[in-house]
Formats: sequence, C-alpha cells, structure tokens
Amino acid sequence: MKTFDELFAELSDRATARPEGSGTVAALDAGVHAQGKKVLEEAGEVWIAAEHESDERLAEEVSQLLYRVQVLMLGRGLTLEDVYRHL
Ligand SMILES: N=c1c2ncn([C@@H]3O[C@H](COP(=O)(O)OP(=O)(O)OP(=O)(O)O)[C@@H](O)[C@H]3O)c2ncn1[C@@H]1O[C@H](COP(=O)(O)O)[C@@H](O)[C@H]1O
Repeated sequence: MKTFDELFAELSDRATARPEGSGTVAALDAGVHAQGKKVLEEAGEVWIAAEHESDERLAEEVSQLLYRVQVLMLGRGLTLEDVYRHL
C-alpha cells in the first residue's frame, strides 16, 4: 500500500531513471495529449463504477485515475506543491 505522495515520488523516480519496461516511462513518452485522454478515460470508468459496480471496483478505478492524473502532472512538469497550494 502507498500514499498519493509516495506514488508521486515513485513516478518521479521512474521519469528520471527511465527503467526498461516501465509503463510510466511509456506513458510519459506518449505526450500530454495521450496522457489527457487517459485521464478522461479513467474518469469515465470511475463514473460508471460509482453508478454500477462494487466498492472494490470503484476503489480500483479511483486508484487508476489518481495514477493517470499524476502521470499528466509529471508530463507537464507540475509538482505536488503546485497543486496543493490550491487545496
Ligand atoms: N498505480 C499504477 C497504475 N494504475 C494504473 N496503471 C496502468 O493503467 C493500466 C490500466 O488502465 P487501463 O484501464 O487504461 O488499461 P489498459 O487500457 O489495458 O492499459 P494500457 O494498455 O493503456 O496500458 C494498467 O494496466 C497500468 O498499465 C498503473 N501503472 C502503474 N502504477 C504504479 O506506478 C508505479 C510505477 O509503475 P511502472 O512505471 O509500470 O514501473 C508502480 O508502483 C505501479 O504500481
């Protein structure tokens, strides 16, 4: 189990170290347009799960949405602080 901040740190490391086989590296290389589409896709899956699926499936979809949001943030060079100062 990991927190939002821990995942962001892990993905930041992936972006720097660029290990072979990392899905995150591939997602970052795909660019902001593709990253944004993934955010939208996962948001739709969250919506559907919220209306029609179990708590467990919903939690899984939310986790994937959070991951896709973090990839987009990294793609645009945003830090957690850039976002947190608006909360
Ligand atoms: N939390 C996640 C995570 N959530 C979602 N995903 C990716 O999102 C996919 C699920 O989304 P989709 O529904 O779009 O599935 P899909 O269409 O079959 O996926 P793609 O073909 O588009 O990759 C998963 O198969 C993963 O590729 C994630 N990929 C990685 N992480 C974590 O990120 C960290 C770094 O991962 P790597 O970069 O792969 O090493 C690790 O801690 C991972 O657990």
